[in-house]
Parts: sequence; C-alpha cells; structure tokens
Amino acid sequence: MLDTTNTATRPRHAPADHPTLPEEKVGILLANLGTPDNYDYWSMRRYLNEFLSDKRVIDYASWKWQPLLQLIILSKRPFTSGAAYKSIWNHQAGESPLMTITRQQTAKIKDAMEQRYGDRVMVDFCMRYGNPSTRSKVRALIDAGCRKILFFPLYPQYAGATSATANDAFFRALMTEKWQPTSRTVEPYFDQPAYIDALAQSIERAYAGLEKRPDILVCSYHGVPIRYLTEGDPYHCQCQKTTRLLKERLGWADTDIITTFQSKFGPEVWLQPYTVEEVARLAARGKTNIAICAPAFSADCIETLEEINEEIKESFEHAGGETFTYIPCLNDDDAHIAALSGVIEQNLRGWLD
Ligand SMILES: C=CC1=C(C)c2cc3[nH]c(cc4nc(cc5[nH]c(cc1n2)c(C)c5CCC(=O)O)C(CCC(=O)O)=C4C)c(C)c3C=C
Ligand SMILES: [Fe+2]
Ligand SMILES: [Fe+2]
Repeated sequence: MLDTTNTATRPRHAPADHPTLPEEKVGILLANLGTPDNYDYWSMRRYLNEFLSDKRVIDYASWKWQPLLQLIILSKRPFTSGAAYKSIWNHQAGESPLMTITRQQTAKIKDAMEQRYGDRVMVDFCMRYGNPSTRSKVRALIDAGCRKILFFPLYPQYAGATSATANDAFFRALMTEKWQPTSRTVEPYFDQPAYIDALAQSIERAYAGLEKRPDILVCSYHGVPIRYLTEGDPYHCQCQKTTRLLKERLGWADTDIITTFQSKFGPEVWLQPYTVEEVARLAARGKTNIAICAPAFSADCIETLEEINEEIKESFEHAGGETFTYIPCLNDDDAHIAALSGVIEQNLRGWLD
C-alpha cells in the first residue's frame, strides 16, 4: 500500500482512480551492526545466531559450521555475552548503549540534514542484525515517498564482515520492491580529514584533562581473521592508515601511538598484535600509563565499554600497568556529527544541491 498520509499527489494526466503518490523525497538510511533486544539467554541466542550465521562474518561451509554454532557456541556464549551486556546495559532506556548512541547520532544528523535540505530529506537508522531491521526501514522510507535512498554503513573502515554485509542486507531489501528506488551506498570515510580531525580533537581533549601525559596511545581496532586480509579484504590497511593519518594530524612521533586488534573469536589467527596481549607487553616494558581509543567503532558498544574498559584494562593492570585511560568513541560528539554530515552531503551531490 502506498502511504498517502503526507502531501500526496496524483500524477498529472492520470485517471481519477490512479493511486496518489507521496511527495518525492531522498532517504538517508544510517546502518550499524545491531545489538540484542535484551541480555537474557533467548534474546542473546537470537542475536548471536543471526550474526554468526552470516557468511560475511564466518565464511565456513554451513555443514561444518552450523552444527558447531547451534550445538556448542549457542549453548554457552549467550550466557557469557549476556552477562557482559548486562554490565553495560542502559537500564533506563531498556536497551544497549549501541542502540542509544545510534539513536542520538540519527537525531543530530537528521537536524543537520533538515537544516541543510529542508523537508526534501528523511533520515533514519537500521541495524544489520536484530532490530530495527534494514528491510523494515527501507520499506518505511519507500512508503514515505523516498524515490532515492542513500545507504550509509557507519563504519569508518571497510570490512566484508561489516560494511559489505550491511550493503548486502540493503540490496536484499530492494530485491522485493516492485518500484525500486534509485540508490547509492557510502564508501568508507577513514581518510576524510573531518573524521580524522574529530578523532584528533577527542584525543587532545582527553590528554588535556590528564594529570600526566600517557606513555603511548593504543589505537585498538576490532579484528578479523588474517585470512580475510590475504583473501583481499582491505580492512587491515585502512586501519593502519587511520592510525598514520591520526598521528600526522596530531604531529606525534611513531613511538607515541600504535595499532592493535581486539575481539578475537574462534581458533583462527586474527590480525595482530592482539590488544589484550599488547597492553600487557607495554606494561611489562615499563609503559605503565597508557591511553586507548577505538577508531573502528562509530559508537561505544560491548566491544569498547566491556572488552576494552574491563577485560583489556584488567590484562594491563595484571601485568603491572598503573594508569589506563579509555578515550570514548566519537558517538554524538559535534565534530563527529559534522564529519558524518559532510560525508552525506558529498554523497548527495547531483540528488540534492
Ligand atoms: C567495527 C568493526 C567490526 C568488525 C570488523 C567486526 C568483525 C567481527 N565481529 C565478530 C564477532 C562478534 N562481534 C561482536 C560485537 C560487535 N562487533 C562490532 C564491530 C565489528 N565486528 C560491534 C560494533 C559489536 C558490538 C555490538 C553491540 O551490541 O554492542 C559480537 C557480539 C558480542 C560477543 O558475543 O562478543 C561477536 C560475537 C566476528 C567473528 C568478526 C569478523 C569475522
Ligand atoms: Fe564484531
Ligand atoms: Fe568482544
């Protein structure tokens, strides 16, 4: 059914019984990874099942992977991950921090876009796994009259396991539309000066508030199996380049900053060095005052709030580390919103000028 609740028009010269069409708009659909609806066993199991059954994330043959996933991993991990989610849950809003922050980012980007383009644009967000689903949001935008959609996966660096699978879900949603809107996807933005600048400002701000300058800044990126790199995924290179651009923008020496990878999952070798081991090595080598940031995450989530700020911190302190400063993700920081809005404006050229 076409939604005729907003300014609906009938095409000129159309017969009187022709369906009315909503006024044409451009939709901007932000996409993040997704998060469980709750931290109980079944909510966790549903979320992890959808996530870990995605071939872009775990690319093993189903006949080998599914029995292992269904019988072993999904009988234990929902409990351990559920406890981790419980420790960071936004109990007031009844949702995970990733959901709250994505909602805040969307509201601010919506304001910025409406100021720039007026009511010709609509802004919303969707998740790759769980709710709100990509399909439901694509449908809603089309219903509201969006004949053009800009799809923006909120990952600064491209990875098959994140940006590509988000795009897959978007294209799958378009497959079932009778009248497919024109669409564009946004490319990775790790090298956009405004994004690097927003990161640098957040680090300068954090350093300015510290009594003593940290010995080193650890840039901890989510990992992927090293095999994905050798098979052609550029994620590793884009992470390395992000750190280099950040170092150059800060005017720092090579020894002031390092790149590490976290969140290893399963038995394969992942991108290295592993953050959890590297922070312990740093402490053992006398670097007992460190700062850590997570430039691959556009929003704080379980991997930063729990894994970095609890597990990785513990590893550092256990090895003799003294001061561990976690620098939050850019979240709904004004400089971040301005950077993301700039990326959107570049990608809307020719559609809305
Ligand atoms: C930022 C980029 C990300 C990459 C690359 C990525 C790859 C990747 N992740 C897993 C497995 C898990 N990731 C989990 C959580 C999670 N991952 C990202 C981002 C990337 N993942 C985010 C933003 C989150 C947080 C979601 C939230 O609700 O806060 C989880 C779930 C938590 C847990 O049980 O540990 C898993 C599992 C793999 C296997 C992978 C690459 C192959
Ligand atoms: Fe992940
Ligand atoms: Fe993790």
